[in-house]
Amino acid sequence: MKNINALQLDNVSTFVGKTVLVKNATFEVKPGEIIGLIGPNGAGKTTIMKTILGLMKFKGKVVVNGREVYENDHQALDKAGALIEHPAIYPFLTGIQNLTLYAHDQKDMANLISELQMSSYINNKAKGYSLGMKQKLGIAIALLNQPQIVILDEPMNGLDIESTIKVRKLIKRYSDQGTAFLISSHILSELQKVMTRVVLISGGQIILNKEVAEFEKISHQKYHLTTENNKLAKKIFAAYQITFKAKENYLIVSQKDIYKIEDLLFNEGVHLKEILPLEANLERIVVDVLEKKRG
Ligand SMILES: Nc1ncnc2c1ncn2[C@@H]1O[C@H](COP(=O)(O)OP(=O)(O)OP(=O)(O)O)[C@@H](O)[C@H]1O
Repeated sequence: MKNINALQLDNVSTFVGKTVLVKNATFEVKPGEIIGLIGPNGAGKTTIMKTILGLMKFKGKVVVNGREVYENDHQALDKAGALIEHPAIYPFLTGIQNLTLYAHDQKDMANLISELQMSSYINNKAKGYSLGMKQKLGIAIALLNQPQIVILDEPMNGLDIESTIKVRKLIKRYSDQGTAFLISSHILSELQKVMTRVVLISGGQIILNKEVAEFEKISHQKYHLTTENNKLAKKIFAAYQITFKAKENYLIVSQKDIYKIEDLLFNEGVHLKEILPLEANLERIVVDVLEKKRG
């Protein structure tokens, strides 16, 4: 079983009537991989997830754990867990009753309640839950029964920092045991700490699919630089034809020039106060990738 992909999409296109929402999506998820499906609002993230779960009309092939998914045959999804849009929670049942509807194993369920710190409200009716509480219950349902693949649509929505960290840890632990994850977000930095691969989607098309280490090379192209004498630094950069953008109290430079800059400033006696990669900005990366594609 180890060599079988947890998920495989071959040339998948999704339709509503004649409108194409996802075009020719092809990618795979191996056991233990955590894929960040990243893209702006309306890019098609939820649509891809619904397609994988056999909830949309599609062309092409979706294979989960070696078995094909069809719009009207979901058997391949036996060992799949999912949280899509609004968690499927019955408001007039308590949290624990909701979990019990799906749980095969009491111990597994108790562990999830404890790890997600839901004990204090798990016996209350779900209709009184906050957004974050519902979200955690939805995540717990998706993680029940040791799934081989878990699909989470914007799982961090409504979670406070402590819960976000807990969920990240849980995802990491499950993936260490071989569970594969496909997790969507429109905030790149939210998944940066946990994902192993990035799939960028824009306008219904997959525009990039890279290991995180490779992706970070693209996303950290620019650096934020502060020196003790920015005025002099600017003069030095101009003299040595180093491209930079001057802001009020700092300069922006390219990653490729970093070593040269450090040497030059050292030789000229200008002390560096700070040098930081600019935060990866999803919009900028998407624009960069699209521009490179167009040549
Ligand atoms: N049932 C539908 N009928 C027609 N268009 C739809 C339908 N569902 C989604 N769309 C359209 O498909 C596109 C992709 O929507 P989708 O919900 O997959 O995006 P998303 O990447 O999940 O966005 P968000 O980050 O806002 O959740 C959008 O333009 C949306 O308006």
